[in-house]
Amino acid sequence: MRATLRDVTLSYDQSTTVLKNFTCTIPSGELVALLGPSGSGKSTILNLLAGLLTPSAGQILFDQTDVTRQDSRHRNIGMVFQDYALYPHLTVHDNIAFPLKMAHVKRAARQQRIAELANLVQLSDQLAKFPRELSGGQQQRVALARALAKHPQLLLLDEPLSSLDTTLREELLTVIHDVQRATGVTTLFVTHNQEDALQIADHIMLLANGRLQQVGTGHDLYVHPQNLTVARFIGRPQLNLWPVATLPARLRASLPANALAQAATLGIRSEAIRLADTPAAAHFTATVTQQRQLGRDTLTHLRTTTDLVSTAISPTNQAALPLSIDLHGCQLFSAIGDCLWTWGGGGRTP
Ligand SMILES: Nc1ncnc2c1ncn2[C@@H]1O[C@H](COP(=O)(O)OP(=O)(O)OP(=O)(O)O)[C@@H](O)[C@H]1O
Repeated sequence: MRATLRDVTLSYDQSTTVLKNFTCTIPSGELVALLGPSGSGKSTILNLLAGLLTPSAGQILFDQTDVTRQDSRHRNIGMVFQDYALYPHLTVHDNIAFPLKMAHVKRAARQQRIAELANLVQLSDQLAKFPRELSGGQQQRVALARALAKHPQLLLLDEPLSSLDTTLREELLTVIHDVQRATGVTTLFVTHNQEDALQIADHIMLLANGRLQQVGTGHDLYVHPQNLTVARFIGRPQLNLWPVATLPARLRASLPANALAQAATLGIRSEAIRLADTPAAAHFTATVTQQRQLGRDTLTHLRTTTDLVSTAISPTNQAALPLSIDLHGCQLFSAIGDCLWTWGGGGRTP
């Protein structure tokens, strides 16, 4: 089932419009991540799809059917929230059984469905336990099984990993991915965590400032960002920015002249700032202000006419370094933030 918001406007009160003429599509059978900073409107979109909010203008379509005014209970949606929301006094078995009982599914069919779901989320041996006896990740798997019980046409996951530590997050991400593949249910995964989105989603919808900034694969967003907002949101460490007006002549000379003429900012990925093979080959020289280890990466903070961070320089005692920029990690942006040129090709200027 394909879910579409078409020209949707939503305000919580008269002074703040969270979404204005907002359009997006979740293609049938895909796992789409809705990624964006806090307050960007992710939960609002999820609640519109769930029927918990009604837009003041625009339409919500499930395939060709207009569900804008349809009650939440009739939309056949499964939802998983951040805080598990399981019934504490019911066992895992009875939590999963609950929506089936409410739908008057006969006992034999119910038992068969519970067994299928428990197998799907790898909890077949935990059915007799109560939620308090399970880890957070296991509790979310119960919530996932319960959400899928009635074969929903749309699965909505609202920050389902937020309460979990790193190991359990990884585990649950895999379960969500595998379950979505096995069931083929159209799924919207709301998150503010880019690693989660990059790891799991077929496509990412990046939302910021009430606008859908870009839809694409994680690779698209990293290599072909449409604008500075996307380029700065995706990738860690954050994209380095260098005002074009203060670029050293040697670096300037190696960039595409027509895009450079219209550009205000050069974006440089941290992995593209390297020690030059020889001083003669350097684009510029910079002072090392700090070096620290961050997991596998060495983060080198550099100062020249701007401040930069590199992840491609080995620990060093030298105070000043001759550096070169790999153009495969560069993007040029206009004064209003449009991407004019990127190493991956594309941008607005050929
Ligand atoms: N019930 C409400 N009444 C008034 N304003 C609201 C209400 N719910 C959300 N908002 C506002 O709408 C905007 C979008 O909120 P929303 O919760 O959709 O964002 P979000 O991206 O899901 O944020 P978070 O990641 O923090 O949950 C925010 O400015 C928020 O303050």
